[in-house]
Amino acid sequence: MTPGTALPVDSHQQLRIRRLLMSVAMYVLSAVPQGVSLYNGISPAWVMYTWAAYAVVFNLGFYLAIRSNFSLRFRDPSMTMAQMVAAIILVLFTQLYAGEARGAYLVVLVIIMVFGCFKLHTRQLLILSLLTILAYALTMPLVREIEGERFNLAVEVILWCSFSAFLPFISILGGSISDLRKKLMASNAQLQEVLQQVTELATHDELTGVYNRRYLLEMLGHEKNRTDRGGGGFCVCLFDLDHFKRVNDNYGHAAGDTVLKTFAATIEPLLRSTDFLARYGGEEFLLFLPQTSLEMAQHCIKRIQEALAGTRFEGLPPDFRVTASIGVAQYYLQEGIPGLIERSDKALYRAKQNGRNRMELAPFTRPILI
Ligand SMILES: Nc1nc2c(ncn2[C@@H]2O[C@H](COP(=O)(O)OP(=O)(O)OP(=O)(O)O)[C@@H](O)[C@H]2O)c(=O)[nH]1
Repeated sequence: MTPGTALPVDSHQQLRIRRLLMSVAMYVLSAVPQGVSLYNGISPAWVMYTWAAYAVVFNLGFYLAIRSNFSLRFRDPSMTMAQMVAAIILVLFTQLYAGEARGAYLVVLVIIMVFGCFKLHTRQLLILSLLTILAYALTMPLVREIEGERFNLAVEVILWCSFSAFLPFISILGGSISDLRKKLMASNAQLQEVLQQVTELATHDELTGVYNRRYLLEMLGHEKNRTDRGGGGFCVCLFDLDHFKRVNDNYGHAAGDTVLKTFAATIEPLLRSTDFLARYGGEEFLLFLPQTSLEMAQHCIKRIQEALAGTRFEGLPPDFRVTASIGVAQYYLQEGIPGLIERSDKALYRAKQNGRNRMELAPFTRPILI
C-alpha cells in the first residue's frame, strides 16, 4: 500500500494507466491537424509517419512499464516527467514543419503542462516550462532553414513571446492545482485515520481493547435475526470476576486495571474468529458464541478457566490468581436479547451463590434451534 493513501498498489497502477490513456487520446486528437497539414501540403508525409511511429513506441513503452509494475521502481511510478518530456520533444519536432499553422501546435505544449499538475510541483513545472521556452527558441534557426524565404522573423518572435509569457503562468497555475490535490489527499488520509479511530472508539472498550457493550448488543441483534430466520443457535456467557473489589482495595486501582486487561488478553486467543468478547460493565465481560450449542459453550468455558488458573498478572504477586463466575444461556427462538442476557445474569448469580469460580447454565423451557 502506498503510504498516506487507502488505495492498494493495483488500483494506483490502474489509475496511472487511465491517465496514460488520456494522454494517448490527446495524441490521437492531434493527429487531426497533422492530417489536415499533410492533406494541404503544409508538412511532408514523412513528418506524420515519424510522429506516429514516435508516439506509438513511447506510449507503448510507458504502458508496458506501468502494466508490468516496472515503473514502481521509480520515485514517480506514473513517469509523469518522462511522459511530458517525450511529448514536448514530439511537439517541438512537428512544429518545425507546421508553417503558418505553428501556433496550433504550441497550444498542445500548454495542455502538456496541465497534465503535469497530476504529479509535479510548481517548481518542477516552472523549470520544465523554461526549458521548453528555451528549446522552442533554439528550433527557430531550423525553422528558418526549412521555410527559407517564407520565414517571417517578426511573426515567429511574436509567437515565441506570447508562448514564453503564458507557459510559466500555466505552470504556476498547474502547480497550485497539484499542491491543492496533494493537500486534499493528505487531509483525506487524515480523515480516514480519524474515522478509523472513531470506529475503534465506538466499537471497542478503551481499557481492555475488546468490544464494548453497545457493539456486542448490535452483533447479538444481527445473530438473533439470522437465527430466527433459520440459522444455527448461539450462546452468551456472562463473566464476573470474583472478589474483584479486593484487588482494587489490596493492590490499587491500577493493578485492578491490569487484571481486567490481562483477563481479556488471556481469553481472546482462545476464541474462534467469529466469537465476540465484550466488556459488559466494570468487571463483567460478555462472551457471545455464534453457531454454538450449550455443550460446546461449556467446553469453551472450561478452556478459559484452565487458562485463567495459570495466568500471571504483571505487578502482582506470582501466586496471585483471578477466577470468574459465569452464567451461560443458550438462545431460544424468538427470545429477546434483554431476556437472554437476563437469563445468563440469573445463572451468573447462582454461580456466585454456589461458591464462585464456576459456571451455571440458564434453564430454558422453549425450543432451541441448532
Ligand atoms: N480497577 C478497576 N476497577 C473497576 C473498574 N470497573 C469497576 N471496578 C471495580 O470493580 C469492583 C466490583 O466490585 P463488586 O461489584 O463489589 O464485586 P466483587 O468484589 O467482584 O465481588 P463478587 O462479584 O461478589 O465476587 C468495584 O470495586 C469497582 O470499583 C475498572 O475499570 N477498573
